[in-house]
Amino acid sequence: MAVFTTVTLDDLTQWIRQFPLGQARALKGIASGIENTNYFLTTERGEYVLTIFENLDFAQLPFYVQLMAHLARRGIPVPDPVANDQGELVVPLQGKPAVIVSKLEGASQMDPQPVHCAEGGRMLARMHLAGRDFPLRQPNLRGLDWWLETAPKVMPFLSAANEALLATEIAYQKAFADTPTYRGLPRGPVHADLFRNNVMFVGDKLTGCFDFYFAGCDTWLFDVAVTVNDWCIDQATGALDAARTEAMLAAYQAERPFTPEEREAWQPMLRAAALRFWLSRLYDFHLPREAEMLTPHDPTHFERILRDRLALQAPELPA
Ligand SMILES: Nc1ncnc2c1ncn2[C@@H]1O[C@H](COP(=O)(O)OP(=O)(O)O)[C@@H](O)[C@H]1O
Ligand SMILES: N[C@@H](CCOP(=O)(O)O)C(=O)O
Repeated sequence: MAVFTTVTLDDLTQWIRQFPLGQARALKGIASGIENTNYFLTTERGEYVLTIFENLDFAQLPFYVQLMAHLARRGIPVPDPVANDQGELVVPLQGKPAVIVSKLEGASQMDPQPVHCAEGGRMLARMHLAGRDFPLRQPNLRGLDWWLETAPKVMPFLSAANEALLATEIAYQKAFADTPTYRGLPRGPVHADLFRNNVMFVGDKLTGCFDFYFAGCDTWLFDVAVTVNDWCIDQATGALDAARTEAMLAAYQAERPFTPEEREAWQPMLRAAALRFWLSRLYDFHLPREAEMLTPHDPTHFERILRDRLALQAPELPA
């Protein structure tokens, strides 16, 4: 379930008048999702998604919502927020911030093949390029500072071996972040959570991506590593799958060639991307928030991925 705030069509009769969407015709709660309340909303003008934010407040939302609007204006297939008659994208509904965005066609491809990975890589590169002139700045709130702050909180729950793994990897990433190679990496707004469940396909054609609520400014290569670590692996072992990895990276490279610094940073970045989700899953597992809504994701999946990236040399980025 992911309808934490109940809204009825009647509740929307007055509220929706501020939007250029005509009358609301149908409202259907969306079962998946773990953070927010989502409804499919049909109005006289078409199909939309209504999101009511359960954990983010008004001050935290402009970066995410305006980034989506910016990317949509540049032709990237992302949910396009609808402005009300005051030009506002985020408006209160039942005392919580809410947005209406365009509905993407299709469904997630949960067993991505090279053709889907190529589509994902192409879109990711285009998204990075389209974000270059986005004027708002917000760091990746799940970046190095968060890792340094969060690791000590989960340490007491870990085995000695995992405690050592976490401590060593954090120290490695801290040192790596201080190198000229890292500082030379191209950066800008990144999605930072482009897992397969956040991308839609109709057949083999990518129709869009959503869930920008971990987005922030970080290295583009981190975004690539997060995506490869989810789409291009053997699910059981976490090992990279050569055909899918090559398809994704070649398609990315065709839109936005990798730099020499990115080639050097690839292996450390695959480790960083694994660490980021191992840590967040450990945190959600051992220290669930009061308002925790669903069963937390399995942290051991990303522990396996991290161990694999430490043990095996990843294929080089394409030239
Ligand atoms: N713009 C959209 N178009 C179509 N479906 C969407 C859109 N936004 C969300 N969804 C659907 O809603 C579900 C939950 O959205 P998600 O952003 O993952 O929620 P949460 O932030 O709560 O994790 C998605 O799995 C997808 O099926
Ligand atoms: N992709 C992350 C968790 C974020 O959840 P989402 O449903 O909002 O994408 C993970 O798998 O740990």
